[in-house]
Amino acid sequence: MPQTLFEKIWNGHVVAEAEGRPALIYIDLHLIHEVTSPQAFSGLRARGLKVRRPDRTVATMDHSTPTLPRALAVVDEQAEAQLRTLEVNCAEFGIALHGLDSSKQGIVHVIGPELGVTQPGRTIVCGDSHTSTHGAFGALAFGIGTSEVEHVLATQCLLQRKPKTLEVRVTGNPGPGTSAKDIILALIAKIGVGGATGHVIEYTGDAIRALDMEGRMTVCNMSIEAGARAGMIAPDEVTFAYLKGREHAPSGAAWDAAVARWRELHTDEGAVFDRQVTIDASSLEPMITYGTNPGMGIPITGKVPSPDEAADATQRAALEKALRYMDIAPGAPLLGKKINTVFVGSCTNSRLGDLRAAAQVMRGRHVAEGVRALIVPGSKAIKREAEAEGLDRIFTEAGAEWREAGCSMCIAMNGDQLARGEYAVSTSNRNFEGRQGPGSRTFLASPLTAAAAAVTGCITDVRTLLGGGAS
Ligand SMILES: CC(C)[C@H](C(=O)O)[C@@H](O)C(=O)O
Ligand code: SF4
Repeated sequence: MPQTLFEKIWNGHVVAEAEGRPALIYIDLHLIHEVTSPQAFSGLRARGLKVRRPDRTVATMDHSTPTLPRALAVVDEQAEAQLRTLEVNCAEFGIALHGLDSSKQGIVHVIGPELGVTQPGRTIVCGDSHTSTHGAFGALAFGIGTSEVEHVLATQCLLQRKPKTLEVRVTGNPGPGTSAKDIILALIAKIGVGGATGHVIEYTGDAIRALDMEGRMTVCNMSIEAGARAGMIAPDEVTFAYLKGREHAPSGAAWDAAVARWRELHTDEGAVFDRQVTIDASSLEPMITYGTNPGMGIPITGKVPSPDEAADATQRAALEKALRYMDIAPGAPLLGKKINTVFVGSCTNSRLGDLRAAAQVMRGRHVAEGVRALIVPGSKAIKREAEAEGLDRIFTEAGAEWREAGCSMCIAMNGDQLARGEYAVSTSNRNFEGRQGPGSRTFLASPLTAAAAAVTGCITDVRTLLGGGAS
């Protein structure tokens, strides 16, 4: 019987299954960070348990890590305690840790692929909602809660209800200034933040095939913001080329055997999804959000919706509340709106291609008067690569801050945050109330759009700065 990509991976990992009960599935890779692991390790210790497969568990420090030079103190006692606790736990339980001093440290969803531990066909979990990022490699990857982290540490298995499947088919060529981030923001604006609840999304179509691995990761990363359990993309030559030669990727004959297996990881002709959505990428513009959830997005030249047009009373109330928080007038365009800060970073958009995109706009220009721009690479490796090609110089000469790797201003638990009432254009994935600091206001957008705001000081259509057009 023809199967979807999801079904192939799911079926290959079910350890036990009983009618009406969640299935027990095997986990190939467990990623750990400092925020959601402490209680899980305490639980193990209290019960006298060991980690079942330390060799399939990889830890990093990212959320609470300062992005100023490492000599500086960690932001507060809680952050300090989280980092120390992770160190102690990894040492005691025999888990590889990429701590602040490691040359491989970075955001968990950035380093998994970089190290080559993120591989097609694997089941991957992490106590973190954006674990969906790893689905870009044709893995089944999703976030879990802290009690589940403990369960996976102890057993390498997880109880899961089988999700439904949703195909998101993206066709056509996106226009100039329009990137993977705009595709995913447009999808969430279309189906809403609950639009994919209970489903695993498989992204298909020529516009997805045309993306490089970084773009695919950006798309899969935000699947969770549409409510999806996971997002995935069938692996292809682009995937294999990215993985080849990575530290933990197979090599020699094992590589050839792996690629042969990975080539089977696609949705079969005739396999049926529970639902389907299509998007025409050629009709998209650069996107930006105006509200307080990632589904409140519009094309950059569009107008903020008016509560009068809301479909029902609930939506109307939500929109009114969001616009009040953002202090934005209904029905008005966002173009020209003054901003205070620009953040290029996060597990959505902190990879080399994202930094190159921002640099393309900032090269030879200067950050606008009174604006603060933070450029934060997703990992130490990306930082080195960016510096090797001079991107750091472009940013610092433009007056932007070039920081150490970490989650940074995506989540405001490491010292990087907005002041109350400030506006940021941010390449991260969440614009919730207070996400970038108490009272902070976030506009989500692509690295190109963020860089355009940095140099103009206001929300700007990056296409007006690109001249001959850009990717
Ligand atoms: C801290 C962590 C649990 C959280 C998540 O699960 O996503 C964070 O990464 C986020 O982006 O909000
Ligand atoms: S960069 Fe942001 S979204 Fe990603 S893991 Fe860190 S806090 Fe979560």
